Amino acid sequence: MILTGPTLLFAKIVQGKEEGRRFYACSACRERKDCNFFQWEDEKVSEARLLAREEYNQSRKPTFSHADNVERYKAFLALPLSKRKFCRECQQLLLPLEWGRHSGHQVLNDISVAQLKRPSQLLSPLENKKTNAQYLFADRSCQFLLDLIVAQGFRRVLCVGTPRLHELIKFQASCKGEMKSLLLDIDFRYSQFYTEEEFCHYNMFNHYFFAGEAAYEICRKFLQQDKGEDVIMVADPPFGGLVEALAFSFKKLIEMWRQAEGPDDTCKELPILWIFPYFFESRILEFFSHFSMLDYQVDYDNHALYKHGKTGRKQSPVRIFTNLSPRLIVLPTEEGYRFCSVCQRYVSLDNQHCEICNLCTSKDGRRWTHCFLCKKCVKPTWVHCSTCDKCALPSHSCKDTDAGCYICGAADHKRTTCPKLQVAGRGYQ
Ligand SMILES: C[S@@+](CC[C@H](N)C(=O)[O-])C[C@H]1O[C@@H](n2cnc3c(N)ncnc32)[C@H](O)[C@@H]1O
Ligand SMILES: [Zn+2]
Ligand SMILES: [Zn+2]
Ligand SMILES: [Zn+2]
Ligand SMILES: [Zn+2]
Ligand SMILES: [Zn+2]
Repeated sequence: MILTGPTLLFAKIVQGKEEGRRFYACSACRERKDCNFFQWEDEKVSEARLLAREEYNQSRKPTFSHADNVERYKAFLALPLSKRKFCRECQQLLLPLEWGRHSGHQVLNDISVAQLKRPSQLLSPLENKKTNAQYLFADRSCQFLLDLIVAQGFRRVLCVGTPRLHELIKFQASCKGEMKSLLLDIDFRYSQFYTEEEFCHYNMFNHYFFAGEAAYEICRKFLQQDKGEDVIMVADPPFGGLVEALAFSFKKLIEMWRQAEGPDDTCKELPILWIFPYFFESRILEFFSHFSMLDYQVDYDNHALYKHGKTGRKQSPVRIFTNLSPRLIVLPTEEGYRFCSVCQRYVSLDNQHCEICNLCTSKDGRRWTHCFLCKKCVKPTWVHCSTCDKCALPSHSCKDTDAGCYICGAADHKRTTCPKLQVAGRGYQ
């Protein structure tokens, strides 16, 4: 057991086939410097190594427990403004007795109640690309999500890796006492701002609750309250995340919710908004075949590339996958969406309805064109190549495996971004 809960069993896939020895690695950390856990599947581990591993784990455990942090928060709130300090280096609220230990550190003073209510702005985003990739919603996208949730009549939101949505709900909707939110996230810093009823330290790659049974029960009760009615789950996982591992955890959360349902309701499913890049569509549909991808482009504050297209920058590739009926989800016309009466859903303005495919076919918001030879719509920059017998970028090298993906053969991505570069099996330690 390591700090992020049980490990996953990985295998290297080369050209669609499993190759070499399988190994256990951390489910949350994709880089060795973040977590040094590595073990071959068939390896015997010495006592000394087990001890060293235990020592390493202890050294990385947070100083305060969640319960400590709840008490500390109360004490912090009781302080006058002039004594409320936050250490930026340690990412920690400071009580007066601790100031000495942080002398020389960069410290923020006069932390207001408003700042405490927006921890995602106080904490610096963890930007380690592969592990945390804490890309925070731009206000416009966050408000869109909340408006959508309110319009659909939900009253409880399970926020999985969406701290900014969680805080917006608490900030806006809860003043009227009409909306509750529970945050599940691996970022333990949030335990400084929320009680155990509001935040569970959770790993969404292996459905692991760090605080054990008690936290599991909090989540179960939250999902099952009012017979599981009026609750929705919103997840925004790091994009380097393994789709299969995420689907496994989301299915566990669905099961947790389903236990509240009577026998007649077995076909009903926990409503979900899963936020993820459009090029993972086929991968997500492998696990949730009834999900639809919405055209809405989710924008982030701290991601230069994933910002709204209308400003001339690159358009965000991030979309919402959902089991709600797309027909009912109104996308804002002022941001460039329209309703397609044939498809019965809102689409990007440039996503033209193709008469031959009988669909609004664009995935990336640009206007796609129909290729009669491929019998489908393709990206506007692609042309049909008679050598390859398919559409591709004009600059592609014909029949050259380097041009496409070495793993699955697809032409639209390289090996490093292949959605199939994934877990081959799952094991627990
Ligand atoms: C792409 S960000 C999404 C943040 C969201 N856009 C927001 O503004 O609220 C990913 C989030 O998932 C969390 N996260 C990363 N790895 C995780 C894991 N293994 N289990 C649970 N949460 C994780 C990060 O701490 C971060 O809050
Ligand atoms: Zn400090
Ligand atoms: Zn259409
Ligand atoms: Zn078409
Ligand atoms: Zn073609
Ligand atoms: Zn070609």
